[in-house]
Amino acid sequence: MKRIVIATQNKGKAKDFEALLAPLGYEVLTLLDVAQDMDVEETGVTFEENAILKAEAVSKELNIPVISDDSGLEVDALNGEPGVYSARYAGGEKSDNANIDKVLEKLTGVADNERTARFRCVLAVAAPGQQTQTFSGSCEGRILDTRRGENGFGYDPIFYVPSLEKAMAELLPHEKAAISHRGNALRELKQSMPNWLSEQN
Ligand SMILES: O=c1[nH]c(=O)c2ncn([C@@H]3O[C@H](COP(=O)(O)OP(=O)(O)OP(=O)(O)O)[C@@H](O)[C@H]3O)c2[nH]1
Ligand SMILES: [Mg+2]
Repeated sequence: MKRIVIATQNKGKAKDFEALLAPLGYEVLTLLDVAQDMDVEETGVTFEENAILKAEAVSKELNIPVISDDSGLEVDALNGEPGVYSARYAGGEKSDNANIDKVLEKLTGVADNERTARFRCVLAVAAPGQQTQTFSGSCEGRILDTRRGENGFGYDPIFYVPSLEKAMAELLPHEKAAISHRGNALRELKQSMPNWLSEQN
């Protein structure tokens, strides 16, 4: 089986990438498998900057090609928050539950049709001696007022996907892969660099 390293510490992202890449014959490895102690500081103010920081640091350290993922939720009624700060929106230790509570609290009293939001994902592809490239994807939806579903990670339980009439966390992994920001970004990558994935081993 071919292997690909995703420069992430996030197990939820790893599962998303497995759903996307296993059908193409890849085993997905993450920093949790290959470089447990590598935690790249995300000092950028855009998804793109942070994705490039993570991919280049890890590719340089391990001397191999990697893909990184910087992503987050933008809620229109909150002027695009939590945005690039999605992972630690509630402050302190990373907590999906606390982050969801904060979004729900801030949206108290906001009507359904004003709860529009999107997930964004930027993937950066870095390889030794090559120019880093980025690809982006998004997924439009609405913020629910209570949690629904047990799958996925992050804000998935409160993100409603109108086209499927389900919360993201109610989707099976392959269903999320078909419509998600991460899936859309990976499809962009595949389209622009059709040989890159097949050259990995
Ligand atoms: O419900 C969700 N479904 C998703 O599909 C999704 N994708 C991103 N997010 C949120 O955005 C943060 C990323 O921040 P982020 O890109 O810095 O990643 P991270 O810090 O979790 O891991 P790493 O890849 O940096 O190691 C995550 O923690 C989540 O809160 C998502 N939430
Ligand atoms: Mg991060």
